[in-house]
Amino acid sequence: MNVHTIEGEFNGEGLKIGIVVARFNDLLTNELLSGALDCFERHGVEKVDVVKVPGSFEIPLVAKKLAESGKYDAVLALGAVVRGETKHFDLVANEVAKGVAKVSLDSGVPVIFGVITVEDELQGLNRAGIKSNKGFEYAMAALEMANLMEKLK
Ligand SMILES: O=c1[nH]c(NC[C@H](O)[C@H](O)[C@H](O)CO)c([N+](=O)[O-])c(=O)[nH]1
Repeated sequence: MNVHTIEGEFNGEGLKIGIVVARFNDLLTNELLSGALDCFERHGVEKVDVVKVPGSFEIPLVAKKLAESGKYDAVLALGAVVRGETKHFDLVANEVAKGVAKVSLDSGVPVIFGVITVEDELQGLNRAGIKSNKGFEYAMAALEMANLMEKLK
């Protein structure tokens, strides 16, 4: 049986990436952004546009604008939703996830869901640099998906 596996590399050369990052919880989101930019730099990406929005709830609208512009090979959505005392934690988290997925499917451009949803700030810090930087990991997903979409054309 001949099995042909297709997967994306992590080559950033020639790619144009758009990042939408929420300012809410920017102690965490700035670290996610820094990890993502480090990843893109180390994989040869030359052009990254960063758009800042007030909070994660605003991410899908801007992700849609970037994806539909035709200027980007992938869009990375970065945010941090902290339950803490947030009554509408689930609302914000769910709407952002649904919105980002819809933008990706409607536009055909990979939109990576890089919004950490955590119980408290410490959990957030652990994912934004103390134990690992999820921003770097999400950026790797953006590279892989951009390369994969090129192969599937
Ligand atoms: O990105 C976040 N936005 C949050 N709220 C703001 C929201 O994203 C919108 O910016 C706001 O509702 C205005 O539309 C959060 N909390 O409410 O806790 C949160 O934890 N993270």
